[in-house]
Amino acid sequence: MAPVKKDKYSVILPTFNERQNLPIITWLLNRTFTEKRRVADPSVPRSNIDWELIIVDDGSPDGTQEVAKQLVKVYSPHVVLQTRTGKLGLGTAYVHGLQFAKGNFIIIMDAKLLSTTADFSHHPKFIPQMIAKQKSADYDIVTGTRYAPGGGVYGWDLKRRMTSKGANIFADTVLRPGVSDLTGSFRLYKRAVLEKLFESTDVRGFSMQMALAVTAKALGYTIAEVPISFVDRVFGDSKLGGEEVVEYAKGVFQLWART
Ligand SMILES: Nc1nc2c(ncn2[C@@H]2O[C@H](COP(=O)(O)OP(=O)(O)O[C@H]3O[C@H](CO)[C@@H](O)[C@H](O)[C@@H]3O)[C@@H](O)[C@H]2O)c(=O)[nH]1
Repeated sequence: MAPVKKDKYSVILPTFNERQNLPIITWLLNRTFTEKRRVADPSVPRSNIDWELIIVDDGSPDGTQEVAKQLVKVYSPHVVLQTRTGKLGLGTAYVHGLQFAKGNFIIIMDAKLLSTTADFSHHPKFIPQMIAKQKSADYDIVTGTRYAPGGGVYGWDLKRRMTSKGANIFADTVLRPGVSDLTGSFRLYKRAVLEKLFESTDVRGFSMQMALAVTAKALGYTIAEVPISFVDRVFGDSKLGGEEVVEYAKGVFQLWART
């Protein structure tokens, strides 16, 4: 009998000015994947999960790369740094990171920290639940959702809350994809599925998360959801502006026209 190939999880983490956030998120990821004790979901032993973190930094002027180089040494061989010159955007950073990933599962997430209590927008503590969910019915994608029962958003002002919720309601009304958090970017993908999705859509801007989910549905991939509590960042700024909102609206209509 052929030996069963062990799963490997590659976390792709795009960074731009995340010097303060990076060490803590790396520490939490290491703990999530390697800690002996079982927590959160007892069906997921965390002690024997093969993992790597691929940091894709776009020449952050705040010294993120110097911090990342130290992390590469400390967490060897689990942490890899890939750099690009100049800020080339979140979407192309995922595509770039995927080229270096060795895992058969890919997790994409943001590096955003709330406070010294280490409460993240995308907290690694949800990863074991995402893995368990994927395994429960061999789902192609598991997406963290802020907008299903059990999920939530904390720390956003009314304007940002309405922008995010409004973006989701708008896309849901036009596209009917059956995914409650279309703009969320904390997701686990089967590697082959993510490769296929990158081939199938050229959207790389703010509407990329939505385009990936809608395209996945159109291609017949299965998507499950895990509720996450999303806590706003304290260190660093969101790069979301008016331009991204307009681009998103255009993206919804382009997808509508195609599907
Ligand atoms: N390498 C690289 N990383 C980037 C770039 N821009 C942002 N990042 C990194 O990408 C992550 C998210 O960036 P934010 O600027 O904090 O994102 P946001 O505007 O709040 O948008 C996030 O949330 C949206 C939903 O609320 C998502 O739709 C969006 O994809 C993203 O995850 C962070 O880890 C940040 O450092 C870039 O040009 N290059």
